[in-house]
Amino acid sequence: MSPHPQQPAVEVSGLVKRYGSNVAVDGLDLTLDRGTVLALLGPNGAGKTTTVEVCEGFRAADGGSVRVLGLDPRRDGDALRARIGVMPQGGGGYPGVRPDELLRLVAACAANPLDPAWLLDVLGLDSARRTTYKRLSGGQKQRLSLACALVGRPELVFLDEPTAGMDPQARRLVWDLVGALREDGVSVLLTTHLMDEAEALADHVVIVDSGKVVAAGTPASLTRGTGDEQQLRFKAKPGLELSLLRDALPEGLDVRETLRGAYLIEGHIDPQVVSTVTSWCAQQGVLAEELTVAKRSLEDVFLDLTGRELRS
Ligand SMILES: Nc1ncnc2c1ncn2[C@@H]1O[C@H](COP(=O)(O)OP(=O)(O)OP(=O)(O)O)[C@@H](O)[C@H]1O
Repeated sequence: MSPHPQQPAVEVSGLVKRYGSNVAVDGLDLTLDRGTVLALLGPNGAGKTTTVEVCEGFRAADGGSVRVLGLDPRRDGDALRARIGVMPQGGGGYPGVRPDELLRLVAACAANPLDPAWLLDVLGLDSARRTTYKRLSGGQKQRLSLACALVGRPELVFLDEPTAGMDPQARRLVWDLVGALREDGVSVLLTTHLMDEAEALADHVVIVDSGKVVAAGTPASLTRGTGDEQQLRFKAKPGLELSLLRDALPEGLDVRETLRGAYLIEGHIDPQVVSTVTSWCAQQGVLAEELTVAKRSLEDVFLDLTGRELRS
């Protein structure tokens, strides 16, 4: 039990981190409340891993303040390491080690570890427990890395792209595990490029770009956006002439073909709009397939905020 349960699990204020002249993190603020899950989203190179590594105590900040479980991750690193779990990006095992050896080694450093054999079984690694690290699949390496992060019963876990390279079954397993950690009161800070992962797991989302926070809030508050804005999507043959549809619809709706044969109408979508669209399609002799009406997704919000161009 923490002596200061009211303190956030992680509190970052005005964090600055430079690599030479490159400002990787540029005055970033975030707060992870105890027993909650925070997802850090951002394009490649936005500064997510750097932020997480500063919180873990692996990198020194150039400015700002960072408190993790009420401690300074650089000064109080030894005390902190016993209480946190870290799943770094890209695994981290050495080539000849076997999963059961590595996990038992990590467990031996913890005061009250979970049973390594049980954890390997839960993570579907039982049959691979004697396989050398270099022969594990990418998804198995990821699961082993997660096991190492969890075996010490941490109060707080940092998961850097935890499901990268995993198949859908393994991804579901990790999602269930993160849900179970949260139920147990564990705090989780994760980075991800998967918007559905953030929507499914996170209580709070922080979107960063060029080292700065560009939006933060619950997934629902971020997607609620501009009031009653919704999206009507349908699929039909590519290249429909949309000008007549625009004329038939009320003003203020954005109508476009986003990808070949994928149509999007954004704005205030009411039953009359749906009726107009389906009637127009019927007049054109086309079937509107997969017609859906939904609010904007977190991915739409993300792309609006961070742009659609590729990052280097
Ligand atoms: N060790 C390092 N030395 C020099 N520059 C670095 C180092 N690590 C990261 N950077 C640079 O800092 C910036 C932020 O990188 P960081 O890895 O934190 O971003 P990220 O958001 O985690 O990206 P990704 O989604 O690709 O993992 C990038 O411009 C990157 O090239």
